[in-house]
Amino acid sequence: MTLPGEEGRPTLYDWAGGIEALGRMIHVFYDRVEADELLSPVFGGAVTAEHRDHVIAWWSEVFGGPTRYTDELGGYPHMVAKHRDLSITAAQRHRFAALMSLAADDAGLPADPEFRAALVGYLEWGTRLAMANSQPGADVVPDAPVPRWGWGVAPPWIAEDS
Ligand code: HEM
Repeated sequence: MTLPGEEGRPTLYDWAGGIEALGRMIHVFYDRVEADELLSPVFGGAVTAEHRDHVIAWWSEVFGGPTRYTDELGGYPHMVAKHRDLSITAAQRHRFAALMSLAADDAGLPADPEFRAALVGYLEWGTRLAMANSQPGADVVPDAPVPRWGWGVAPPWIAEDS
């Protein structure tokens, strides 16, 4: 599926380097989480291989890659249920977003401003939703499609005569 307005552009998934590159980012990220005093307790001190695998599938699908999270891993309702009642604090959310941005550097993801703006845009949106949905008594949307993220207003530059 091509997102409206994104015709002729590569997906963020392909631009990132596919599942290998996103997998590197997620593993580096959770290694950092396990060593982080604010985040480690939220994950019970360790992030399992299964959790890492599922989150790699999530990011791949959001960025326009294979739809395994929807097809095999419970889709959006499963993801939302995992965040309920975690009571994520503003400091934890901010640390989560900061560590993912660092992990993108560590994992050698493309460093062009356009790709990183798209990645951080999704990260900011997703972490704020996760924090809101994690509060006790939150009015959560229980079912929705897995989101699809695109380049938005800053796609890669392609000269008109090329
Ligand atoms: C862009 C933001 C985020 C994304 C894309 C995301 C993605 C996910 C996904 C896909 C799962 C379910 C994995 C599965 O299917 O087993 C999950 C679970 C979880 N997430 Fe997030 N998450 C985000 C933000 C956060 C934040 C900000 C925190 C806490 C600071 C957090 C903590 C957790 C925890 C503790 C679990 C459950 C682990 C378990 O018990 O299995 N997430 N997340």
